[in-house]
Amino acid sequence: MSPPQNSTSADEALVGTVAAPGDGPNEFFIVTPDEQAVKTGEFITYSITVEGTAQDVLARVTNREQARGLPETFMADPSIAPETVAGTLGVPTDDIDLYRLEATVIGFYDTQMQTFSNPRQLPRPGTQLRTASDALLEAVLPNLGIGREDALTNTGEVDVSSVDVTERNGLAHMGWLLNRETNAVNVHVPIDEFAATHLAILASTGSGKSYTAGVLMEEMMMPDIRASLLVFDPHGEYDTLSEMRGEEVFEGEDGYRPEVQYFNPENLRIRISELSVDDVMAVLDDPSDRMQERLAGGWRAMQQSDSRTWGVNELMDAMRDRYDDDDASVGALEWRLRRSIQRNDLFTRDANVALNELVAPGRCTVLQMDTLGRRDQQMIATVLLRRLYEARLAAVRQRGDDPDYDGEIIDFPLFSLFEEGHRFAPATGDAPSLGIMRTITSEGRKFGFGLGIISQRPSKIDQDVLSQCGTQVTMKIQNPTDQDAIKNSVEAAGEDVLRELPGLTPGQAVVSGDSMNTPVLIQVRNRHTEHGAGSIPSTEKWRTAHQQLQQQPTRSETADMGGGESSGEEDLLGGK
Ligand SMILES: Nc1ncnc2c1ncn2[C@@H]1O[C@H](COP(=O)(O)OP(=O)(O)OP(=O)(O)O)[C@@H](O)[C@H]1O
Repeated sequence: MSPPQNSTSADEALVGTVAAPGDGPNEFFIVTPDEQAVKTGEFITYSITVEGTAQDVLARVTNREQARGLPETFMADPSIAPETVAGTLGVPTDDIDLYRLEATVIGFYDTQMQTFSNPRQLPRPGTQLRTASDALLEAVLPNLGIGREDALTNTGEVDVSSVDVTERNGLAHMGWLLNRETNAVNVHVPIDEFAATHLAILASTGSGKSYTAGVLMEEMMMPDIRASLLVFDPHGEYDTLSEMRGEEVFEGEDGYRPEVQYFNPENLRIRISELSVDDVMAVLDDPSDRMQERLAGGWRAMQQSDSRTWGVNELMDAMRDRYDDDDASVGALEWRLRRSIQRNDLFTRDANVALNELVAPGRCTVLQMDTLGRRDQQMIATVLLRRLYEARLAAVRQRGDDPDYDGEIIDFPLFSLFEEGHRFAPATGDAPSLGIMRTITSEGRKFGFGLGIISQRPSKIDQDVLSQCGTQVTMKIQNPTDQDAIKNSVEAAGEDVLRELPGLTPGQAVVSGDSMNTPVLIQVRNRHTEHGAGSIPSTEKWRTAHQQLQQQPTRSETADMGGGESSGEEDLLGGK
């Protein structure tokens, strides 16, 4: 028999013994006298032999209940301790408490498959169980792709727990395993994984979504990563990210410092020729079928023209050329187009943000859209995502080599984060941005374009978009409809994980999906930069605002309507 793949280390305390098989095919019961050591969610191990090799199988404790304790009658009088009652009656209390735990088999870490393999064999009753070592958990819980070569020790043993994960590239340190001491089992998630197959951060309001997104963005802007990030921020929650430039942890040996830039509605403009006819339909007031047909004809004509700098006037001319001068639908369209496009500062004939101004490696661009209406926010997202996607497509398909190609090209992968994700990809379908978000979440992996969707209402996000988010960070969620949405769209969310969600406190999260080998409950680490979206302390603000009011002259004093030295009040009352 070969030596065990994952040798037992000193911190693997013995916790109990297998009592019997459980209800499901992967479940078993354990009896343990020690109620302190093993909590629900704890990872425990036992040894089995698979094809001649001893393997440490990991299991998760899913339930804990008392199997034996002092009789309830001993607790009938709250003023007398149950132990005193037991002592009086001569009942021994040592080791009286016995707990029955239920555990689910996760599997042993297979260095060939680089993930867990289920042995499909429950431990025999009487098998001893230990808590899994911190080092083993750090190496195998996230999907770090640790192979046999990585795990070979000096003595020729394969020991996954010997791998120092902090020396591996491309990882984001999100926090630590909640069941263990602070920093005992750090959880590092592979950035390549969630940047390729998308990310969802879901939680009720105030549970720590934007804080966690901030942690991930910090990790992505570290000197060994230097990502290109674009944040769609409808609430202006990320204005503190610029502090990254002053923090030592973000400085590279070559002088690198993350670049953080903010765009606001004054410098965010959409060139009209970048819109598709569907985008325009989405902002027009309820256009009739005939109007839509007229507009599509005019739009096609403009797109076939050489010019890319045209506005509503040129579009109207094109429609009048094609249809009668006195066509009623064209007339009605003119009014709508002038109101929704021409008079909206967002749309221009020529100004356009150059994509290379917007995105670059080592640059985090935050689009602060808090003063814009929902439709305008969606329009910006639609047009920018479409341009960025086409530019990535052009790079991957090597269109730059084609002398006839005069479009934009972006040579590096992109990651774009959406606060209020349900606003840009709503389940109702009512957003021009939904189409491009569906395209990117289903195809973006091939073109190096990842999306991160943050939302407090998972049930309001388009299910196609949500189910394509391969990595999920789920925090406290109490609303049953939102819990159902997670159950339906998050493949990795097992029952035991879903059960945890209502009880989580801010900063606690379940991380699951492609970036993990099994879902884990973590405490998200502290931010290096300030958090920019804390709640406003109302009582303090009321107090100071009231104080300021008291110090101001009274309303009657300031409301002098011009009657010499008299107060307005006196004037109104017809006084002096
Ligand atoms: N990991 C953490 N460590 C310390 N504090 C945290 C952590 N996560 C969240 N918090 C605190 O919890 C509060 C709420 O966090 P956050 O603003 O991220 O919530 P949210 O879910 O984004 O809320 P909203 O939906 O209102 O935007 C913040 O004041 C933040 O300081």
